[in-house]
Amino acid sequence: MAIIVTGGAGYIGSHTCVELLNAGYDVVVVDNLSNSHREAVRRVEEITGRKVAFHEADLLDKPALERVFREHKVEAVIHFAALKAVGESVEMPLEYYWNNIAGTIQLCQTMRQFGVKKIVYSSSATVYAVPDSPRPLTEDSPLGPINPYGRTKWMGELILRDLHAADPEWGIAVLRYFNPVGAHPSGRIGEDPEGIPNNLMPYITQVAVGQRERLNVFGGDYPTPDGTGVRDYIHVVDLAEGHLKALDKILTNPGYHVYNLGTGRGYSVLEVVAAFERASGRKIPYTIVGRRPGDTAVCYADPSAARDGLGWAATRGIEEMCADAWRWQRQNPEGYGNGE
Ligand SMILES: NC(=O)c1ccc[n+]([C@@H]2O[C@H](COP(=O)([O-])OP(=O)(O)OC[C@H]3O[C@@H](n4cnc5c(N)ncnc54)[C@H](O)[C@@H]3O)[C@@H](O)[C@H]2O)c1
Ligand SMILES: CC(=O)N[C@H]1[C@@H](OP(=O)(O)OP(=O)(O)OC[C@H]2O[C@@H](n3ccc(=O)[nH]c3=O)[C@H](O)[C@@H]2O)O[C@H](CO)[C@H](O)[C@@H]1O
Repeated sequence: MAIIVTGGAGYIGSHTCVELLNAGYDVVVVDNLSNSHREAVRRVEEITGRKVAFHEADLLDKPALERVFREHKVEAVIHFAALKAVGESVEMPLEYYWNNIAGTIQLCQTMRQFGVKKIVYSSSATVYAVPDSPRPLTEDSPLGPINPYGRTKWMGELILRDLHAADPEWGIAVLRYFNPVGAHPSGRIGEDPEGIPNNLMPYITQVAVGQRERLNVFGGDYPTPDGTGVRDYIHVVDLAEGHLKALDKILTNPGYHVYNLGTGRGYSVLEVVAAFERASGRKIPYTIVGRRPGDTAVCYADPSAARDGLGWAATRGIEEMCADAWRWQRQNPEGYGNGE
């Protein structure tokens, strides 16, 4: 029996494939490579010494999807495939709704057609409404994403919830990730953003490797201890392990389950810079500039539901996140390169 991983060539997907293969699952990757490289899947095979069945296919291509389900005996799906750039989603809402929502619907229709009713879905802390005061977000905190990308993630959750209500045989785990960072400790796979990174950690690693001059810190006047934004960074390997626990859960307990995946501990931008400097031995020059529109002061998880419901907790700290992000960047200054 195999697990289909949509978006398995991407950042979080590739790390999850490693953990799945190491745990003995057969893995089938479906990815259109719109934001990733075939090379990532080759490196997953290299790290694990196991083969991945790779299908370059778009979730919007129904016949292609059916071929994949026909070819493999599929037990469950882990659904990462989505477009994820907040700014781009504001510019191109139709493309985002189409890709992320129509892609999810078509995937679920095909799953139902082939009698596969187990899915782990990538959601995000971005689905939560901004709290009035800093407090850990629980799964019951009010929702209210403020950009089209976030709304696609939320709508995906609603579709899956309704699907489960209509047919309780479905086993669904919605995972709301906080801020995934870091890389596999081998340094062979990691995050490879297109162009100028939007997110903090890849920007820092590119400064460290000399590709960018200095970091702009967005806002130094937040109501936080050092005035910079606080986030719940989580090591991508911890996150990948969370997917295996979620898979165990839905394979044994059908139902609709929602879990935050975070550490429960927030770090400010300047704390991340300091941790990265310690881990890399490189200085990260920075300038404090104005706030980025749409940013909040503080965002961190209450991860107790995942601990109680999945038996999962993040174990890797900020130093390890920085050390692993740095190893990946240092060994692959151009990411996966300009190849496939
Ligand atoms: N990285 C984060 O910070 C973060 C945080 C919260 C949630 N998420 C969610 O986690 C998931 C994975 O994120 P990631 O950081 O690994 O992103 P990523 O861009 O590295 O991976 C997504 C993969 O999906 C593929 N893809 C996109 N649309 C597709 C389609 N229609 N058909 C087939 N393949 C398609 C892309 O080529 C890419 O390989 C996404 O759903 C994202 O919304 C990510
Ligand atoms: C508005 C926005 O894009 N939100 C997305 C971003 O959230 P986040 O804003 O939580 O993540 P991020 O990595 O973009 O920023 C983390 C922190 O670093 C700060 N920062 C970031 C980059 C930089 O060059 N300088 C700097 O100071 C930023 O203001 C924030 O306080 O990423 C998340 C996943 O990881 C989700 O996808 C969010 O939807």
